Amino acid sequence: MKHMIFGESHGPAIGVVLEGVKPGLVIDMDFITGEMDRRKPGQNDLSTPRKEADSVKILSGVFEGKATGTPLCGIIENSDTRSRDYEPMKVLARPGHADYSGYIRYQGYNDHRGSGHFSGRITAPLVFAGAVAKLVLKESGVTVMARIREIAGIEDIPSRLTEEDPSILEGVAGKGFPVIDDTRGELMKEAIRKAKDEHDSVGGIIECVISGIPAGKGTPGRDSVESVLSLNMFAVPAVKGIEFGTGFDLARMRGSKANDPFQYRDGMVMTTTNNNGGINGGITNGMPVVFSVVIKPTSSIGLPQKTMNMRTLEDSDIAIEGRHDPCIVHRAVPVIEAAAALAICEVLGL
Ligand SMILES: Cc1cc2nc3c(=O)[nH]c(=O)nc-3n(C[C@H](O)[C@H](O)[C@H](O)COP(=O)(O)O)c2cc1C
Ligand SMILES: C=C(O[C@@H]1CC(C(=O)O)=C[C@@H](OP(=O)(O)O)[C@H]1O)C(=O)O
Repeated sequence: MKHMIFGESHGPAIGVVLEGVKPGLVIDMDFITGEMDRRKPGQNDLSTPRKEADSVKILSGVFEGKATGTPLCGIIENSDTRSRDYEPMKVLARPGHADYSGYIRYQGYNDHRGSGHFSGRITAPLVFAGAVAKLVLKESGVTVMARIREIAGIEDIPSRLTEEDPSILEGVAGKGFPVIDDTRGELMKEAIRKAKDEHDSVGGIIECVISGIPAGKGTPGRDSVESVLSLNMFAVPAVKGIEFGTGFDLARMRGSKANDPFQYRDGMVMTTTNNNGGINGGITNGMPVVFSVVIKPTSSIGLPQKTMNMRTLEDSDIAIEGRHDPCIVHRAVPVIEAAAALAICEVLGL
């Protein structure tokens, strides 16, 4: 299954075309709406106040509730646009955002309103595409579950526990603030509110666990399972890092601790630890595939910053007004799951 996302944040609509959806797949709109609701903006004081229904209108590829197998196009109409907020960004580049790089790449023809095609808003069609991918994966017994691992340096329960027993992630998706330990979650929320009051922003880490993939899937080299997942993760705006299993902490471990010992139990090959995140040599080993991504602090902040006028190249000051997420992490949890589901469909040739 392949996908292409289109649209701009303040254009009439954003959407996605999915190619290669299995004919006959039941397109469960209740499930899809639930997934869209997990991401949609304007739900609380921890997120952007922009109000959008984020309901998906299917234009093609579904007949009598089932996929036809021909290109499936879903669109989401934009309604609560406030383009005047973006007048200064016609010439002033927001530090950390894509105003300057996009201006150069598209020779000044890019739609800058609401960050255009660079907006986090384009993750709404990604969540729709991911929901279809999850429906495909469900038929193969594969589940994708993510959680907030850390926000502003405040950590949820350690990753070791989710790596070894992914079932503790069940139910997290249903929470408005998807964390395992709600007490730690409250501290994270406080940190987000504090940053927001100070006209600043915070970032964090999302962990994702994919269960049910048999051993032996994937290809070594550029098409490794790590590569395909990374490719899909870096398509999510604000993702700036990824690690598999124990990831960067492996740098400080010895082989005797980092290696995952094999054992055969109850008719299954498994490992007693999962430091390699279920992947050896770019191929799945049958353990849950575990990875984490870094989400940077939102670049659009109200504090005064130094920048440049893109037309005159003169130094300038900028203090961004308008509606922005003081933290992206909690809203990006379903987005990371969606991108992972699409990646695993690719790995499995679904
Ligand atoms: C769900 C979601 C919401 C986002 N909301 C905002 C926002 O309100 N303001 C902002 O400046 N960036 C936001 N972003 C991030 C920008 O879209 C992103 O930083 C920008 O496109 C530049 O890309 P890069 O950070 O990957 O380099 C959001 C991203 C996601 C995934
Ligand atoms: C609308 C969404 O988030 C938007 C992401 C975003 C950005 O620069 O990424 C900037 C803001 O756009 P606007 O100024 O139009 O309100 C956010 O509200 C969304 O995620 O659905």
